[in-house]
This record gives sequence, structure tokens and C-alpha cells, in this order.
Amino acid sequence: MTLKIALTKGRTEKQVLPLLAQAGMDVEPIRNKGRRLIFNDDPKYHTILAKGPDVLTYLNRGAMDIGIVGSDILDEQRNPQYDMLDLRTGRCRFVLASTANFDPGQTRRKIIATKYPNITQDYFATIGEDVEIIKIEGSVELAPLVGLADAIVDIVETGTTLRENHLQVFAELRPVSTHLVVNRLALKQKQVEIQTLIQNLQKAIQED
Ligand SMILES: Nc1ncnc2c1ncn2[C@@H]1O[C@H](COP(=O)(O)OP(=O)(O)OP(=O)(O)O)[C@@H](O)[C@H]1O
Ligand SMILES: O=P(O)(O)OC[C@H]1O[C@H](OP(=O)(O)OP(=O)(O)O)[C@H](O)[C@@H]1O
Repeated sequence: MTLKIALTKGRTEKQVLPLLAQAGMDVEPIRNKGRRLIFNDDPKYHTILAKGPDVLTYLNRGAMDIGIVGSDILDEQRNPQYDMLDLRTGRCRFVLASTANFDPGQTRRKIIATKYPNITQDYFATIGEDVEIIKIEGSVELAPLVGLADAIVDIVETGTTLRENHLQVFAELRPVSTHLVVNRLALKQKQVEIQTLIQNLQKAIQED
């Protein structure tokens, strides 16, 4: 049976393609994709390229069997599908960051800007603090620099973006990496094919 895979396009796609190739998938059509979004050349694997949050939508609605997506998105959307494998690529972490003069002990209710309101809410709930959250779509680092927010919750990899915008880390929240998730019904119906792909990917991860 054909496995239908939704792969997060962009950064995740680039990092995961070598692993998928090692696991036996012909990834050349994706490497030479131009503006194509759907790849049905291989009878074993049909692949689509989508934005991370949409990967989960395709999976939740049963349009796709397998999703390859960052754990940031899984955690933010409280993923209801089976999280089967940490691909150990796309590794970064969530932090609380702000300008040097930020006081984490300030008595006024904090305003936090983020692309990830649920992850932010969860973090402040665990430390017993009530904060106001402003949802931002990107370049979140701007928010404390222009007085929109007291601090941000965002992803950090190398730390370059924080450094170049004169921001510092005040708390480490949780790690992020790319995961393979499987639609619940697909796992029952295509168990052999899915387990084979997972085993091949596990081998590829170990060889890396
Ligand atoms: N700086 C980073 N380093 C490593 N992985 C990252 C970094 N930023 C994001 N990621 C991971 O890669 C995934 C996709 O990020 P990417 O930046 O390609 O898409 P995006 O956040 O939707 O941005 P864009 O709107 O530019 O497409 C994220 O969900 C996250 O898991
Ligand atoms: O620590 P670094 O290596 O500098 O990486 C961190 C940056 O990468 C991500 O942004 P992205 O490039 O996805 O752009 P965005 O701000 O539009 O989300 C993240 O939101 C940070 O801004």
C-alpha cells in the first residue's frame, strides 16, 4: 500500500531529505521540485510539501498517513496523533528572552510576545505566573526592542538572532526537534509499511 507523507517544506524538508533518501525513498523529484508541491512518482511513497501547522491538519483529517514536522508545532497544537520517531534533526530550543534590563521578578503582569501562545501559556502555568500573551507571526525578537512586550518566547538555534538584536536568554523552556507522526487509522491499516519506514529511518539516524 502507498504511504502518503506530508513533509514540512523549507528548513525541515532540507534537513530530512537525506534521511528519507537513506531510508530508501527516491527524493530526487523533491530535490528538483521547482514549484511542485505533490510527488506521486514513487508507487511506495506519495509526498506533499506543506507548512508545518498544515501538515497536522492534513494528518488530523486523514488526507495523509504520515507527517514530518517540528515538535514546536506538535506541542503548540497539542498533537492528537501518534508521535512515532524523533528524527533528531532541526534541533533547537525554546527560551524566554529579552533585553538586558528585563526584570523577571517584576511585579507588574508581564506581556510576552510569541508565535507559540500555548507553549508560552504552559510554561508560565508551570511556574505559577499569569501573563498577557501577544501572538506574533514572525521576527518576534522585535517585540521587546520596540516596547510591544516585556519579553519573548521563541526558538533559538545558534543564538545569532538574539545576539544581533541585543537580547539575552532568561530561561530555557524545552527542546525542539523534527518528529515523525502517524495518523491513528493509518497505523492500523498500513502497519507493515509504516513500521518498515520507521525501522529504515532509525537505521539512517544511527548511521548519521
Ligand atoms: N532557527 C532554527 N533552527 C533550527 N530549526 C528551526 C529553527 N527555526 C525553526 N526551526 C524548526 O524548523 C521548522 C520550520 O521552520 P521554518 O523556519 O522553515 O518555517 P516557519 O517557521 O514556518 O518559517 P517561514 O514562515 O519562514 O516559512 C520549525 O517548526 C522548527 O521545528
Ligand atoms: O538562534 P538562531 O540560529 O539565530 O535561530 C533562531 C531564529 O530562527 C527562527 O526564525 P526564522 O528564521 O524561522 O524566521 P521567523 O522569525 O520568520 O520565524 C526563530 O524564530 C529565531 O528567530
